[in-house]
Amino acid sequence: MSLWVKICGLSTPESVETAVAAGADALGFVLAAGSPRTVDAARAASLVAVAREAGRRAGREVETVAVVRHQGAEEVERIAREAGVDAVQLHGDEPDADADSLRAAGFRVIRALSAGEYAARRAAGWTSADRLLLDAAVPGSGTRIGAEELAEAPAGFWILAGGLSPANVAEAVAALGPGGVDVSSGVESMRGVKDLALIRAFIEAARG
Ligand SMILES: O=C(O)c1ccccc1N[C@@H]1O[C@H](COP(=O)(O)O)[C@@H](O)[C@H]1O
Repeated sequence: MSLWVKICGLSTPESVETAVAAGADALGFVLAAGSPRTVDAARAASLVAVAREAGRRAGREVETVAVVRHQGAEEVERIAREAGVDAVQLHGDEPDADADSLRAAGFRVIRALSAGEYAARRAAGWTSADRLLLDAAVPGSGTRIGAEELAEAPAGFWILAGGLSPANVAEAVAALGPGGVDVSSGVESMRGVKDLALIRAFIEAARG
């Protein structure tokens, strides 16, 4: 099966068009405060419309994802509805009940955890109905997860994030065996500014 690829932190129509044309499965819009990639819900809605149209032209569905952090379930549901996304990516200390209520509200949920958080939860018998994304401790920082931090890779489909780039994604996938990858910093020319050639190169290298 083809590797699932998400390009995150998109904030311009050109970067959305490029990611879809290059074959991205999912696009992330940062609705968490304090990131150089943050967009408001209205801006995200206009980018979601661009993604839908680009997906229609490409003859496939492209998943749109609101990336949130430390926001309550009600607030997340409100902004995700306004943005019109398919999924939410919970990147903070959200309780499982928030994921449950967002799923019940009709959103697909991606649970983002650091490798350390995942190891602790796994040891305590935690399981989740949602897709799991493993990231570095500081999301969006371009820092990689080392194989030593990930003593046991999750069973089943999971998404690797954190410091991936066109230069290292193939090796990271071969080493850790995720079903999907997610990137933000590694396809930027400077923090918060996506580089269209790097987006294309990342998707090609990930699937290559
Ligand atoms: O990208 C951000 O600024 C961000 C802010 C808040 C929560 C998550 C964020 N990004 C996520 O971080 C990972 C990896 O990013 P990187 O490739 O290391 O820069 C990815 O899952 C993004 O969705």
